[in-house]
Amino acid sequence: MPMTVPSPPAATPTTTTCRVAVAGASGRMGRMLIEAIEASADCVLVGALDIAGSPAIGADATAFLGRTCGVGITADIAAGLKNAQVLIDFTRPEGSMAHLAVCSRLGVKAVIGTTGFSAAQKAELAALAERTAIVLAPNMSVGVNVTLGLLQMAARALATGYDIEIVEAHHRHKVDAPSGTALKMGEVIAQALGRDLKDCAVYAREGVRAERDPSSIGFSSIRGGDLVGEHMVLFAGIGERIEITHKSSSRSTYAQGSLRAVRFLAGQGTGMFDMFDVLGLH
Ligand SMILES: NC(=O)C1=CN([C@@H]2O[C@H](COP(=O)(O)OP(=O)(O)OC[C@H]3O[C@@H](n4cnc5c(N)ncnc54)[C@H](OP(=O)(O)O)[C@@H]3O)[C@@H](O)[C@H]2O)C=CC1
Ligand SMILES: O=C(O)C1=N[C@H](C(=O)O)C[C@H](O)C1
Repeated sequence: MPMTVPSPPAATPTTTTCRVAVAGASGRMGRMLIEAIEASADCVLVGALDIAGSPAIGADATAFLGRTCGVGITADIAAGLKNAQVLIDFTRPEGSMAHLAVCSRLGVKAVIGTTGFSAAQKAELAALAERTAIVLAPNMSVGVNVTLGLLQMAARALATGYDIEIVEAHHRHKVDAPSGTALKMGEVIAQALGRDLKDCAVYAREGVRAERDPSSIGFSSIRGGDLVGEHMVLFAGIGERIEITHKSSSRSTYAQGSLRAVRFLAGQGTGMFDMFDVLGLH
């Protein structure tokens, strides 16, 4: 009987470690991201940035977890990025712009979750993406990005006879309104309908004495308590209405989505990408 030669043991898969820096390290998302990086098998925290004057400057980046990782929080952007391959930035538009200018100079890739960019700032980011690879998305959760796909389909199917309103609710500390996600939802819907959101968005109705323009897309923002983030898109017709809703109950979905974006960037040289690219949803 022929002997069966046992095949050699499969090579242990080598996990390449990605060296990550986090901007806004002491913020709500910054802390969530640091915790997710610490728990991941393939990412390591090598830098932590915060704004000059923040009480967090000088502290260990994992002090809030009761641990010490040896990475101090700094306001010196170049120092914070020195050992990093990718920066994850959830700060404010002016902060992200300053961080990205240094990233593009040093060849550090970036995942940007910050919302509230002006059109000029977005154009500037697109120019910086010619020198490094950037994932920019107002919402990193898988669920929201799948919801964007559902909205695209609903908008095409309900193109006439349905009034479209986007309602979002967030915690009391949020500074931008409407949320970046609500605006992205509006853009996706407007595009599916062959409209330009700039021409059909209605952000306020106080003092308006006229019936609803059927081609408009309305936005409403609620702020209160510790609401993580909720988005509801209403397609209101005669005799029926459709509501497509996404509710976040934890920021961990944003952090896990950001780490997927970090892994995606490992295979990119330069260019501007979004979560549809990361998740293969195009
Ligand atoms: N894309 C996504 O999936 C998500 C996006 N976001 C967006 O991320 C951003 C941050 O949200 P959140 O973590 O809740 O906010 P926080 O206010 O909790 O955190 C922001 C952090 O950035 C720092 N910061 C503020 N201004 C600057 C600046 N000019 N330069 C550098 N750092 C600065 C803050 O420091 P200090 O506290 O000292 O001011 C803080 O550490 C917002 O734009 C939010 O809309 C949030 C969740 C998910
Ligand atoms: O500020 C937040 O909290 C959030 N901001 C993002 C947005 O503006 O859409 C994403 C999420 O809704 C939470």
